[in-house]
Amino acid sequence: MSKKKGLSKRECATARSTKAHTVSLEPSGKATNGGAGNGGHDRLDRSALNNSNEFYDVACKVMLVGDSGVGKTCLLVRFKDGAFLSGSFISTVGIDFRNKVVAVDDAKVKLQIWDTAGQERFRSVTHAYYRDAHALLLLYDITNRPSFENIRAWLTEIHEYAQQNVVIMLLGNKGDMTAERAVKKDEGERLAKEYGIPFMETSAKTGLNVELAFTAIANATSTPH
Ligand SMILES: Nc1nc2c(ncn2[C@@H]2O[C@H](COP(=O)(O)OP(=O)(O)OP(=O)(O)O)[C@@H](O)[C@H]2O)c(=O)[nH]1
Repeated sequence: MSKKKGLSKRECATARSTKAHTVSLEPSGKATNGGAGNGGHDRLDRSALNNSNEFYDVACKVMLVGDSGVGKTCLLVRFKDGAFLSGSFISTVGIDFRNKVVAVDDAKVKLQIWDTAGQERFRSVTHAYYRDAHALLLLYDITNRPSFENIRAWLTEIHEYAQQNVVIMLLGNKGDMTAERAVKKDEGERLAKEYGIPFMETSAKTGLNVELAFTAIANATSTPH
């Protein structure tokens, strides 16, 4: 199996050159004609305007992948809204996304973050989205050993469907649940090292490293190399 380079820098779609600003996508996943509807922002010199009226220079597609229940939706909600979805677990059906603009140096990077369903029955839906992804956050749950053991299978799938130069980061989520830990931190580190990708433990509950993970992705995908 060929190994990916971790966080190799990759240029995303600039706001001027892609449909990212002429066709914008509502959080519901519906496509709208943002260029015309927003008063022709595609004519702006440098930045484009997303649906929440924030300017951005570069747009990047990020996908959250990993087994069902590892915390993909919660990680996204923590990053986007600063909240934690506790209580009963509702599995994602198909795919959904949220946008968030982050600052990288003096540029504004719009992350379009796709939350995929971890359940096997939705796998073919996920496959269709890999091709357009600039970055992938691959999650396991540190309290769920099988979710860690499945990471190799996820990486095989990623290598099959995603672009050659996609940025990948491995995240051991639920880092707050140390009493129930089933995967040692150094096991995560070793696996990531084997594949040449960066690794960190996160917690959607406490916010541990959540901002850091997304900012690192924005940084890696938006800076030309
Ligand atoms: N303690 C703790 N619980 C978490 C964390 N992240 C998620 N959870 C819980 O884990 C369960 C599953 O979280 P989800 O975010 O829905 O998982 P998912 O990966 O999106 O699952 P699918 O949509 O089925 O793929 C929920 O009950 C969450 O409250 C975390 O960092 N810490």
